Amino acid sequence: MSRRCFLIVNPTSGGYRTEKIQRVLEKLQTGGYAPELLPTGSAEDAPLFARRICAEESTPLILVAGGDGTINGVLNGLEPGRATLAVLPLGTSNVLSRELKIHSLDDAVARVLKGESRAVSVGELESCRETRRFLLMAGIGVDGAVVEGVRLSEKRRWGKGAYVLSALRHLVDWDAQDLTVKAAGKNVACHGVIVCNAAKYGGNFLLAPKADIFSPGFQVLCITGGRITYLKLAALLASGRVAESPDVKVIEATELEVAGEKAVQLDGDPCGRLPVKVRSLADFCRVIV
Ligand SMILES: Nc1ncnc2c1ncn2[C@@H]1O[C@H](COP(=O)(O)OP(=O)(O)OP(=O)(O)O)[C@@H](O)[C@H]1O
Repeated sequence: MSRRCFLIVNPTSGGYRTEKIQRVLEKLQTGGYAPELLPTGSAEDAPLFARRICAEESTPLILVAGGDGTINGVLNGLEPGRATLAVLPLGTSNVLSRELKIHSLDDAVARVLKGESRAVSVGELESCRETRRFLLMAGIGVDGAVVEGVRLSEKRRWGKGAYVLSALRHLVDWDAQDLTVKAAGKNVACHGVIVCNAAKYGGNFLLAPKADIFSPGFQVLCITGGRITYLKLAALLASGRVAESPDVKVIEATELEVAGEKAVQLDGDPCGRLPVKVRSLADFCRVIV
């Protein structure tokens, strides 16, 4: 008998093509799976689908064809400790699939058919408006403002270049205020923070070498300085040495509080403003590796 699985697809993600989904469905069926296709009609659908699936199945296998934003949406509809996620990279940046060293859509499907999975830890961010989970990172300050400032039309046209355009706008319209991070018994005043649950950032850039989705806790990068510092850090990103910079204080923590006035982004999508509390949720779900 074929094994049931669910294929949540974002038809608006950067790498989406109908033929690609057709090929995925055929490969899954040939490999002994009975996939239920669930195309999203809006950003709200991914968590709704995940909630419905978890209500129907005790240990569902959910394939997510899209980018990091859609994976984040699904993550936010899951029941803890029950689902296995598979990442089918169809997004613009595909940071999680790079973290998992998935080379292509075909590679991702081959891994589903092989069936090997590992438990992952995720982050949970609580603000006064909502509580949301993230798999990759929570970026606060410049990072949050740049994501908030990305225009959809530019993302469709320029892909990752839209983030560079937004960053340039933010450099002109600079916010010099500091924020405060309380973590691991320390209080740090700094300009921006990136709470890393995963090692990579924005694609293939190594940002937090000790952060690992397979073990609980974060590497928290607290950035001090102004515009010139961020330009220097952008240059260091290419060589994977941001965490070694004297302008970056690195804290390892499983929970933290951040106070201030700044914008927040989770896994590449905007998520309101400070203040927030963040904690690590161990073994929240499994992912196909
Ligand atoms: N049908 C839809 N219509 C509009 N937005 C959607 C739809 N489905 C999902 N979304 C939202 O679109 C946003 C971007 O999607 P997604 O992350 O899949 O693609 P991407 O932006 O191309 O890739 P990446 O995040 O890897 O750069 C996400 O926040 C997601 O929740």
